[in-house]
Amino acid sequence: MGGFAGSGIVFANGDDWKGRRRFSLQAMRDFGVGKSSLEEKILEEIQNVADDLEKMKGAEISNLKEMMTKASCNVIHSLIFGYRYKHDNESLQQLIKTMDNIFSGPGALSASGIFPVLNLIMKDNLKMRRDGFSTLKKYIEKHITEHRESFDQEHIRDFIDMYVEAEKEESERTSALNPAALLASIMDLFAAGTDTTSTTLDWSFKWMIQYPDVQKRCQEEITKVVGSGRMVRLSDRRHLSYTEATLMEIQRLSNTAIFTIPHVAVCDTTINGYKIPKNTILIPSLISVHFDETIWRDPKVFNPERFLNQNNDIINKENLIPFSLGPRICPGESLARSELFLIFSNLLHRFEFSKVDPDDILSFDGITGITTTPSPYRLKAELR
Ligand code: HEM
Repeated sequence: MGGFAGSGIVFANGDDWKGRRRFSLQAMRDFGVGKSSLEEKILEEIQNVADDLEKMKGAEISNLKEMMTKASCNVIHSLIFGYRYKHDNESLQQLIKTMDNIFSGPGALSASGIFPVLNLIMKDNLKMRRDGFSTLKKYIEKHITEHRESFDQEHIRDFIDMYVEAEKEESERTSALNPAALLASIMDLFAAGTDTTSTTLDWSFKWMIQYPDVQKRCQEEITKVVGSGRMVRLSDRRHLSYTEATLMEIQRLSNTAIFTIPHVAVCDTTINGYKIPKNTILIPSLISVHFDETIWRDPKVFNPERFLNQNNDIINKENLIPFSLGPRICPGESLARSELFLIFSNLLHRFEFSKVDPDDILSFDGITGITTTPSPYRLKAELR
């Protein structure tokens, strides 16, 4: 999710939105989304997370989310800014703290976002989020200035260079691509691409320690398909149906994004018999689809097999919509799904995750800010 600087992608409409969204999707493709170069970047991050986990030597871990955010932040950081950070780098820690300040607390999608008057009684969260935005803005501005100074048309390094180049081309010089939109689009992509992915991963391992049998079945499948001598690759995905179904079930039940970003009706219409006048703000509820008893049998039960048929083929895909639907569907879906699959399967391949104390009781009620995160929990990771 994003929608932060006003004139980027998330809160833009019409031609401006179209232009920036098209540009961003193209730029993400050019810089590796769907290509092996991106896979290599993600695998490098996994290696670093695995090193962090290994250093814990089976001791209690209570900051798994932070480890995951380092990985997801670095992937999007290298697409946009052209480089990654070592996991113990001070600037990376600061960046993650900033993102956390933006995303924790009641968000743009919760009651106070829709009824801003509630912000008056939630001043601390609002201040934290504003400070977070202003820090992130300064960070991005610094990089844009440096990119403009060292820009070389013959050597396009990343998203920012691509945008600067597009701005220069007469034919592209529209209100869609301009300096303010560059800043806002980067804010959107960066913010939307980091926390959503790491929160989903945080949920994933919570579900795995709650359901060790499911974890074991994923591990057996991965070992059978991949062996023990190499990492899991995207090309293995179609042979890892049970692992894929497990990730789908995790997304169905976790609902990292409970709602979509607010949409506006572009004309008078009718939905399920309700008249919706033009310009009405609509906020579709994704969680209501994922818990709909007319679609899912026992919707509250964790059961990856609901996504598999007898031949072990994936089914029921169309009813799972964690990235929303339609023209404003999440443009980061492909990137996010690659990250989720590679990080989840490779970490399960290498480690056994479990509760610190078998008597630990875990709650699966989420805490809703802009995204919905799992309540704090602890786990341990031991080499398999
Ligand atoms: C598990 C990870 C993710 C989830 C669950 C997720 C979910 C969503 C959802 C539900 C929306 C709202 C769609 C709507 O309003 O109908 C959205 C929008 C958006 N997402 Fe994601 N997202 C994820 C990862 C990413 C990544 C990795 C990126 C960037 C590379 C990204 C960039 C965006 C942007 C820019 C929008 C606004 C699109 C627009 O308004 O046209 N997201 N996302």
